[in-house]
Amino acid sequence: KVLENLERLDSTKESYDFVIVGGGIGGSTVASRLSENPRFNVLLIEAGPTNEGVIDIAVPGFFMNLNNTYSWGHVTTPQIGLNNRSLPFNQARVLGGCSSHNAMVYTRGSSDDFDLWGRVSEDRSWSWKTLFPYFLRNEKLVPPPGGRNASGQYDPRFHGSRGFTSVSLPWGGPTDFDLLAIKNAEQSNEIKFNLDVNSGKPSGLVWIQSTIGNGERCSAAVGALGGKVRERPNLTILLNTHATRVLPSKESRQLDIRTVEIVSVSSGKKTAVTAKKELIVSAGAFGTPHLLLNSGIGDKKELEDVRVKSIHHLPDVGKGLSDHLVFQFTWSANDVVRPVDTVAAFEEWQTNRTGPLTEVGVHQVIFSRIPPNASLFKEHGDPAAGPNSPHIEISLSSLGPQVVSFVALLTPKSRGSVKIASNNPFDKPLIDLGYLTHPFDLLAFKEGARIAKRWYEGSAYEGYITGFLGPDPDTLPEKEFDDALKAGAGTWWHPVGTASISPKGAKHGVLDPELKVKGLKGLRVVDASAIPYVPTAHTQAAVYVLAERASDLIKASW
Ligand SMILES: Cc1cc2nc3c(=O)[nH]c(=O)nc-3n(C[C@H](O)[C@H](O)[C@H](O)COP(=O)(O)OP(=O)(O)OC[C@H]3O[C@@H](n4cnc5c(N)ncnc54)[C@H](O)[C@@H]3O)c2cc1C
Repeated sequence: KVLENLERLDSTKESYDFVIVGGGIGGSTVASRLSENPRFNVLLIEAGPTNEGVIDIAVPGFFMNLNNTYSWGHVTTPQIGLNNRSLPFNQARVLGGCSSHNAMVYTRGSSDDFDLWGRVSEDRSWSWKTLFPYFLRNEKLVPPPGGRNASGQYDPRFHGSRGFTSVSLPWGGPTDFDLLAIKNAEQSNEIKFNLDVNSGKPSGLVWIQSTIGNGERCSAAVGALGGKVRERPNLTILLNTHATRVLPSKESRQLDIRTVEIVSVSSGKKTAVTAKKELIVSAGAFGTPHLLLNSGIGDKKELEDVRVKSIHHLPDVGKGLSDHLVFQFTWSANDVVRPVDTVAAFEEWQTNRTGPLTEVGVHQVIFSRIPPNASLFKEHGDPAAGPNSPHIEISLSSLGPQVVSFVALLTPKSRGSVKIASNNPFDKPLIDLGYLTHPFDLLAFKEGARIAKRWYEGSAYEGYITGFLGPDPDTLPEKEFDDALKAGAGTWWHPVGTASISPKGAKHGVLDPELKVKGLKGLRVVDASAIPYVPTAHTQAAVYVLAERASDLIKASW
C-alpha cells in the first residue's frame, strides 16, 4: 500500500523486517524483490511525492520540463576546474528517484567496467559474467512505440523479455540523418557500426535504447513498483517522509544500526522505525553519504568540525565521487529545421502513445576509445577499466542548419566528495565534483573533440556538414580552448562512488562486497554510491543490476 505521509503510518501496530530509505532505482528495486517473499514485511520510505499522474514524468519528450520540479535543488560548491563556477545539480525527489526524471537512455557499460567491481572488492562474484543474468532478469525489451520494425538495430541475444524495466528502441527512424551516420560508419576506419550497445562491448556507432514502454517512461516507480506490486499486503510505501539519521540500538556490543529517524515533510512530525532484520539505505550518491554523515558515520575529525558526534569512524564516507562531464560541440549543416508541432504531438501521445513525444530526439550515439598512440596516455596512463571500455561518448543530433554533438568524458580521473556543512540534517550537503582537477580529463576532452571532428569529416557527410563551429582544440590557442570548455561544460548527472565497495577487511572503502557498511551490523547501502568507478555508460542500468544482485544477497542471508 502507498501512504501519503507519516501521519498514516501506525508504527505501533506494524513491524517491518526490512526498512529501505529512498525510493529511487536502488530502493524501489530492492523493495520490489524483497516483497516477492510474502514472509518479509517491507517498508520503503521516500522523501518526495508519488510519480503518479504527473504528465511531465510520464511523457518521455517532456523530460526537459522536469529540471527544477521534484528536485532536491542541489548546487555544487565552486568548481576550481571550471573557473569556480557552481553548477545546479538536479537530483530527483519523487518516487522512482532519478529514473522518474532522467533522460531514459539505457546503456549498461562495458564488460570491463563490471569486472573492475570484482577487482576493486577482491570478490569475483561481481563481474560482467555473474551480473549478465541480472541484466536480463531486470529488463523487458518491448517494440518501439508505434511498433516499427527495429531489426538490424539491436541484438536480441543480449536482452531480457520478462523483467519489470521496459526498454525499447526509438519511435522514429531511420531518418536521413541516421542513414548518413550508418553510411559514414561503413566508410570509416575508426568508428564502425555496432549492432548492440548493451552487449558488453559498446564501442562504435550504436542505436540508443531507452527505458520507455508503450510510449511512456518506465521508471523504477512504474516498473519495480508497478500495479500489482504496490498492492502487495507486505509492502508499505511511505511518501513525503524525510529520513534524517540512522540510529544505533543501545543494547548491542557491536554497533547495530537498524533504526531510522524520520520526519514528515508536511507537518514536521518526527518518529523512528526499527527494522527487525536490516535497514537498507538507497538515498542516492548524494543522499546516502549525507544521511550517514549526519548520523555520525564518517571521518571522525571532519564530523567533529561540524559538531556531529561520531559514532563510527569510517573516513571514506562521501569520498571518491566521480561523474561524467559533458560539452557541446557544433557544426554547420546544409539542412533545414523540422519543427515539431507539440500540441499535435501531445494529442497523438494521449490518443495512442506514439509520435515524437515518445522519444528524446536522439537516435544514435558513438562510443569510442581514444587512439592508443595519443600522448596523454604516456603521461597519465589509461584509466579505462579495460579494452572494452570507451573513453568518449558522442551524441548525434541534427537541428537543421546545425548539428550538435554532446561529447562526454566517460573515464574521468578527477574525483570529488560529499560533505556536510553543519549538524542540521536539513541543511544541503556540500557537493564537490572535482571536475577537471586531474590534468588527464582536459586532455581527454581535446581527444574527444578530435574524434568528433574526424567523424564529421567522413565522406558520407560531404555536402551536408559545411563547417566546424568549435570550439576547436586544433586552431584555438590552448588557453582559449580550455577556458571555453571550463565555461561551458556541464554534468551528465551520473554521480557514483561516495560509499564504495572495497575488499572484506580493508580499511579503505565504505561497504564490504555484500554491500554491508563496514564495522556495523544491520545496515546496507544499495544505490549508485556503492559503485566504485563511474561506468562507461549512463548509470541507471548499472544501479538496476547492482540492486537486483543485492536483493539476492539480502534474501540469501535470511
Ligand atoms: C537529470 C538526470 C538525467 C539522467 N539521465 C540518465 C539517462 O538518460 N540514463 C541513465 O542511465 N541514467 C541517467 N541518469 C542517472 C540515473 O538516473 C541515476 O544513476 C540513478 O537514478 C541512480 O539511482 P539511485 O538509486 O542511486 O538514486 P536515485 O534514483 O536518485 O534515488 C534516490 C532516492 O532517495 C530519495 N532520498 C534521498 N535522500 C532521502 C532521505 N534523506 N529520506 C528519504 N528519501 C531520500 C530521493 O528522493 C530519491 O528518490 C540521470 C540522472 C539525472 C539526475
